[in-house]
This record gives sequence, C-alpha cells and structure tokens, in this order.
Amino acid sequence: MTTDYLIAQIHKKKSFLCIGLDVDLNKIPKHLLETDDPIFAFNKAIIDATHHLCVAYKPNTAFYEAYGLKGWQALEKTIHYLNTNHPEIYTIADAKRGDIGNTSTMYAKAFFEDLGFDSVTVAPYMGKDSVEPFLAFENKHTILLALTSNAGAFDFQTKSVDGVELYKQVLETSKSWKNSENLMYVVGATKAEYLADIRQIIPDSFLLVPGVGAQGGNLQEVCKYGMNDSVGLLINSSRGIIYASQQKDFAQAAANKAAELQQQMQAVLSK
Ligand SMILES: O=c1ccn([C@@H]2O[C@H](COP(=O)(O)O)[C@@H](O)[C@H]2O)c(=O)[nH]1
Repeated sequence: MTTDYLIAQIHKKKSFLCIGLDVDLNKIPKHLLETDDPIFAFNKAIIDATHHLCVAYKPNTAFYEAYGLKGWQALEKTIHYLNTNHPEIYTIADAKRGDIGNTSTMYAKAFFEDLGFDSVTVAPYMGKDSVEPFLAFENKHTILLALTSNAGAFDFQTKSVDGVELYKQVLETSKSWKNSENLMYVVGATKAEYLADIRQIIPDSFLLVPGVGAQGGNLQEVCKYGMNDSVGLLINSSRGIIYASQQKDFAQAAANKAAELQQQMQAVLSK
C-alpha cells in the first residue's frame, strides 16, 4: 500500500487507529477454544466488528509463533482474510526482525511476498545493511524501532553516544539509507514528551505509536506533539481493545473500545 493511499483512508475513516491482534489463548472466550482454529476465529470476529473504525491491524508475530505450526497457519489465514476482504486496511507484521543482508532479504520476502503484509517492524541495531534489504520492496514499509514504549528504552536508546542520543542517531542516520522514503518509525506513546524533538529530525515520516491503553500512553499528548500535516501517526492499542471482554460479547466490547479511540481521533482531526 502506498503512503498516499494510507493517508486517504485515514481521512475517509477519520481514524488513525491500529488494532493489535495479539492473541493469547488464555485470554480469549472459552467457547472459541472448541472451534477448529480458535486464533483465527477470534481474529475474524474482532476484524468483522472493528474494521470500519481503524485503518490498520498489527498482529505481533510472537503471539502466533508461540503456538507453533498452528499459530503460523492462523497468522496466514488472518492476513489472507484481511487482504481478501479488506484490501483498504493497512497491515503490520510486528516481528522486529533484522540480520545480515542476505538473511534480512529472506525475512522481507517472508513478510512482504509470502504473507503479503504492507509493513514489518525492524530493529536498527545491526545497521544499514541489515535494513536496506527490507527497504528495497516497492510500496512496502519498514518500521524501524526508534524509541520504544518499554522502560528498557532508557538502557540504550536515550543514552548519548558522541553527544547525541542513540534514538536520534537512528532517526538521522536512517534518512540517508537507500529507499528511505519507505521508512516509518516506532515511537512509544509512553514517550510522548520526546515527540517534539523527534519531529525536528523526521517531520514527514509516519510513526507507529504503541502503548495507548494497557501501557498507559496518552492519545492527546501523542497527537499534540506527534501529528504532522499528513497526520503521520498510526496509534496502536492491542490488549485495551481485543480483551475488553472475555465473554461471548467480546467482539462488540472490542468495537466499543475501538469506537472510543476513533471518536477521540475524529475530534483531533476536525480541529
Ligand atoms: O515499543 C514498542 C514496540 C512494540 N510494541 C508492541 O505493541 C503492542 C502493544 O500492545 P498493548 O497490549 O496495547 O500494550 C505489543 O504487540 C507490543 O509488543 C510495544 O508495545 N512497544
């Protein structure tokens, strides 16, 4: 999907919500465990109830890999369901990959070509030659971890190296990489106070912002400092939406939570 198409969808739906599909079999309603594929049954119900309220879904691959072959098959079915029934939806494989060049190419093929995701999250730690193989794919986005939502972000990402914080070096250096127009960046909602500085370095890039909901990030703060002329934000909530209820009404409860966030986004967009 092109960035322009994503922006058009944001304005059409008045939403820049990304719903995280982090399926934990211990948290889904018990009656789904009796179906052939509980993970896909859960995702399908969530997607059917919420697709009009969001512009993106983000399965975190850990939640599928944890269930072995069945988990991977459920991930394949989920992305196939989205691409077939909702081609207007932007899809993110939250896989946090990145390796030496030839290995990164294989990761990129897996997520972009085989599975058909629009984007994949990538760790910057191994540098340019580990990221550029992802960037080579046309109309696909590589979402680079810049400043993550967890407490451990302060262990390395905010530390100064040669007088400049590491996350700022990731932002600045990555701008010079080949096909850098295909980059987006992860910035945690819990780090909203850093967004003004981040926008100085990458004013035009899209940011994937996890951490609203279960991690306590504030949507208004993120919008205040992170929004640009093209909106430039995909705000993710996973547990806060998909586990709003663990009973039979789970899909409707998820839709209600998604609608709350979409309405806040609509209010911001209409300012
Ligand atoms: O900095 C980061 C990068 C990725 N994540 C992922 O986003 C979701 C957040 O889930 P919630 O349930 O809304 O907290 C999850 O998949 C994380 O692995 C992140 O939280 N922070």
